[in-house]
Amino acid sequence: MVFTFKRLEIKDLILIEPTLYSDNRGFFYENFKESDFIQYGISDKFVQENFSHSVKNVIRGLHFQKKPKSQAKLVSVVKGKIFDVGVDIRKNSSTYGKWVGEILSEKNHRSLYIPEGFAHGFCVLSDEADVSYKVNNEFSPENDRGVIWNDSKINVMWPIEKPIISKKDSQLPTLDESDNNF
Ligand SMILES: Cc1cn([C@H]2C[C@H](O)[C@@H](COP(=O)(O)OP(=O)(O)O[C@H]3O[C@@H](C)C(=O)[C@@H](O)[C@H]3O)O2)c(=O)[nH]c1=O
Repeated sequence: MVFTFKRLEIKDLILIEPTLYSDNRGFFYENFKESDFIQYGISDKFVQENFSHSVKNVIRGLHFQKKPKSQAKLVSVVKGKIFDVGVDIRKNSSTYGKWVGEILSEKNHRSLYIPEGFAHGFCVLSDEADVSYKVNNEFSPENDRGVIWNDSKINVMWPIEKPIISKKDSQLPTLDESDNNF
């Protein structure tokens, strides 16, 4: 196994650290390997890969797709540094409404696995950040949903002061108001 898998405070969220091979050219690592992930219990079939570029203080989120097009996500950072957040939106979960955040960066090479039933978002801590993530269901605009980034019940402690947010994200409902069916 070339990865270290660590279950976080909400145990379905998993932080993954690859093995780095460094030499005088630079370094190499495997970012995802189906067989190792399956061995650890992550068996989603990833069918789409997304890439976004953002500037410092951007918040994207908190996003999810409704059933039957819900998405598990495997998030990595190619350039820069982000605070990546998963929020449990499974109504019958003991950790419903709770969140976990982790730093992902071009330096720590970590990925965060976010299963279906979670909303996802991140804020950018570096001047710029390039984020790449695989999903196990294709984009479905009619099932695209979100929860407002500053929902007072969820209370994500975003480590930035003046967030830059899209018009769409600034109009998202609270978790209580959202039509989430997890
Ligand atoms: C997410 C997505 C968006 N789009 C289009 C729709 C829109 O015109 C444009 C920008 O979309 P958004 O503003 O929703 O992009 P963004 O705010 O970056 O949305 C993403 O945020 C992070 C936090 C996630 O977890 C993702 O699942 C996704 O929701 O890209 C696609 O064509 N395919 C996709 O898979």
